[in-house]
Amino acid sequence: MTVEVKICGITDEEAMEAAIEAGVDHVGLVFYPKSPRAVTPEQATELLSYLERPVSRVGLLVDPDDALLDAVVGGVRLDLLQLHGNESPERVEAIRLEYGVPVMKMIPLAGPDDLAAAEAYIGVADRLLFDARPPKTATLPGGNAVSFDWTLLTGRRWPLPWFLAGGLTPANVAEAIRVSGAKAVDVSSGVETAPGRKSPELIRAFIAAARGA
Ligand SMILES: O=C(O)c1ccccc1N[C@@H]1O[C@H](COP(=O)(O)O)[C@@H](O)[C@H]1O
Repeated sequence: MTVEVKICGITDEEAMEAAIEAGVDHVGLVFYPKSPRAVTPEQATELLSYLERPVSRVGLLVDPDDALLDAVVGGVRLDLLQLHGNESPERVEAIRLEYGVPVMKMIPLAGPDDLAAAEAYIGVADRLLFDARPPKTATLPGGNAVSFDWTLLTGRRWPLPWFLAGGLTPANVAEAIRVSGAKAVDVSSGVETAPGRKSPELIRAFIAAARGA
């Protein structure tokens, strides 16, 4: 089984090229100003110009208003919108219909009860992404290098594709895939040397580890 890999929060050409050469499937650009990985639509377009082969281009937004969506979707050619805030099922459906771009909804997981929340997005989102619930002290809703109990997902079947995210690293991604059954994984902090500074070496190691799982 080949596991899809997404490298999120790319901010420089070197990281983009390392990801492409290592065989990445999805590249993520963060359009959330509070993130150390934030890019503008213009910066994103420049980064995406370094793609030497077709890969899926994912734009990450957090509770975006229409003005931000207009700027991002109008300014950058994207294949998937990752909604990483508290967007309701109604809002997810409205964004999907209005902007005509497939949508992936993040579901924060801390315990079994959180899984029920995911069901409300079946039929309105194209994909789900399971991430750890952010710590109370966190300033970001994701990208916190925090993982959750992967057994929450063990044996669960979903009628739509889903990503596993949260605290993944080259060292733990194979085990995370084995336990959760994930067919797609997403990483940001785990391939960085500091918040927002991607490491080409860690990107290569992560992709190799996920592929070998
Ligand atoms: O990466 C960010 O800066 C970010 C900001 C706001 C929301 C989500 C963000 N990242 C996403 O969070 C998860 C987990 O990241 P990590 O690997 O634990 O750092 C992942 O889906 C990122 O795309």
